[in-house]
Amino acid sequence: MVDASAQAVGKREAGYRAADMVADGMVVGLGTGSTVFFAMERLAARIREGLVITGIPTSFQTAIRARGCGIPLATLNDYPVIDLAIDGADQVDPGFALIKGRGAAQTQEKCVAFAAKSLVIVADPSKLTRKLDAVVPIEVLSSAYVPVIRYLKTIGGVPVLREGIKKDGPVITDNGNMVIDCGFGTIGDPTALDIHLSSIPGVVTCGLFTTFADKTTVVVGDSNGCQVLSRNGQFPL
Ligand SMILES: O=C[C@H](O)[C@H](O)[C@H](O)COP(=O)(O)O
Repeated sequence: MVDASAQAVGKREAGYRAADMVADGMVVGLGTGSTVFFAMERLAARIREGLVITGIPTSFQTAIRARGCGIPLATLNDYPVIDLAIDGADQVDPGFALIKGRGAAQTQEKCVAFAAKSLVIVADPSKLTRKLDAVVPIEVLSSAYVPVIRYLKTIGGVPVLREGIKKDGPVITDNGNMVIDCGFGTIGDPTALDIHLSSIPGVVTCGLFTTFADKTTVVVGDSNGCQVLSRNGQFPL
């Protein structure tokens, strides 16, 4: 059972530490979700003290929050090279393969991670796992969700079309597409599955992030503070 208030403290610790890694003048990728929210809170405080940055948001939610707290924004097309991106994750393994997309933002997050010189993943300990086994969110063209679901079943997946909350029918992403959450049990080879899913016609982006590990740092926060993890280094699990 996860203690929600302890989890929030950990998220704040991680978010604040990542925000303190940002230097003056940087172009900063702003991921999506509750942990990145704390990083933006800290960045906003630093901006009020004189820090100058340009933020590249990965979702409507992030753009709205960033505007609300005074973080200047631009687009990935304006700044195709990002100095540092801060993002959350749903699961992180010791080799820094990730599952992302609980908030259906994985497509823009993946574009920003690709463009970033370094990627800082902020997480609480509940996100760490020896083996990825969460459902993989898959953004899919609405015109092709049926054949994609059909195909996912043939490769052993358990796909479910994501439904909205406070909205009848399927979730529609910021990019106008649908999302399939697909279970695969324990994922033996995340890189192979990432490549496979990404190659299915109709799939826009899958939530497996397996190609950014070399430039990734993971910051894990809990009520005692933060640990900054290196790939295949000490993994507190
Ligand atoms: O689409 C959502 C993103 O991939 C989030 O970064 C991820 O789900 C983690 O979110 P949170 O920090 O709220 O747990």
